[in-house]
Amino acid sequence: MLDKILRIATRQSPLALWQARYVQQGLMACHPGLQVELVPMVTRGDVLLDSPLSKVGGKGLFVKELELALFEDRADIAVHSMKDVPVAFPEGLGLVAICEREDPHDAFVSPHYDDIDALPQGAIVGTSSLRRQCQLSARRPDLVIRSLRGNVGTRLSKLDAGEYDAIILAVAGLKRLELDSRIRQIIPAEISLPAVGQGAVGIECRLDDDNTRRLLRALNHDDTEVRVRAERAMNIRLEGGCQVPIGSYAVLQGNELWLRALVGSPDGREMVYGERRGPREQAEQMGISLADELLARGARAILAEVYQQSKPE
Ligand SMILES: NCc1[nH]cc(CCC(=O)O)c1CC(=O)O
Repeated sequence: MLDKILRIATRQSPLALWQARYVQQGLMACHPGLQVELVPMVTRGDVLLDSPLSKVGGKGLFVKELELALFEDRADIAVHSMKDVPVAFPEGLGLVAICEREDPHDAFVSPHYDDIDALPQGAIVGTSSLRRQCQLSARRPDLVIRSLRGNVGTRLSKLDAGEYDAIILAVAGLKRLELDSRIRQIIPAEISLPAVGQGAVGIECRLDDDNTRRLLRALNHDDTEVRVRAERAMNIRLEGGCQVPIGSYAVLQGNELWLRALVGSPDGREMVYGERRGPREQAEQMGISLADELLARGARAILAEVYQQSKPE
C-alpha cells in the first residue's frame, strides 16, 4: 500500500505550512518509503481576514475548504491547529490523530515592556480573542484592547509599526515559526488560561479510509490526546462553537488529569472558574461535568449574552 502518494490538504499561512510539513516529515519517518505531498489551498477564513471572525461565521471558515477536498478525494488528510477545529465534524470525517503538544500558553509580545503588569495605565493591547481580552481585562481593567487580525507575521508587523503597546499570541505558533525571541513573557495559566487545544496539531481524514488511519496512528501522542479530549468535551458541552470567551486547560500529573476551565464576559467583569481532578480514563466525563457546573454557576447567562452580541448583522 506504499505506492500511493498521501496528500495533505493545508492552508498556506506560514504556520499552517509548518504544521503540514511537520506531519509530512513525521509520516515519512514512521513509514519509510511512503510518499507524502502537500496540497495547499485558500480558505474562506483567509479571504475574509479583515472582518472580525466572530461575525463572519467563526473558526469553521478555516476548516471547511480543507474538508471539501477530503470529500472530493483531492486530498487524504487535513492538518489543523486543534484550537481552530470546530467541535463537530461532518458525517464521514473525523479526527484520527493528535500530535504531541507544543507549549500551550499565551505569549506576551512587546517592544517596550517585560510583562503584562509592566504595561503603563491605559496601554493598548492587540488581540481579537474574546478569551484573551476577558482575562487581560480582569487583571488590568485599565488596558485598551484593540482588534488584531491576520497571520502571526502580519500581527507582529502591526506591533512593530507602533499600532499597539503589546500583543498576545500563542507561544506555540511563535516557537514553530522560530520567533521565540519575540516572547517577553510566557503568560502563566493562572493569568490566562489557554484555549481548548492550543498548541496541539490534529489530523483529520475520511473515516472509511482504513489505510490512512493506520498510517496516522503512529503520530498520535496519547498524553496530548487525553488532555485535548478533556478540554474539547468541556467545550462541546458548553456549545462553545465559534469565537467564545472560554479557557480550558488540562495537564497530566502522573496518571491524574487536572482540568481547569473558565467562562467570562469579554470585559472581564464576570468570570466563572472551576476545576476537576481525576483519572485520565475519565477525561471526557470530567470535561462534561465541569461544563455543567460552570453553566449552572453563571456561564449559561454569560454565553447567551456573548452569542447575542456576535450575531451577524
Ligand atoms: N487563531 C489562530 C491560531 N491558531 C493556532 C495558533 C497558534 C498555534 C496553536 O495554538 O497550535 C494561532 C495563532 C495564535 O493564536 O497566536
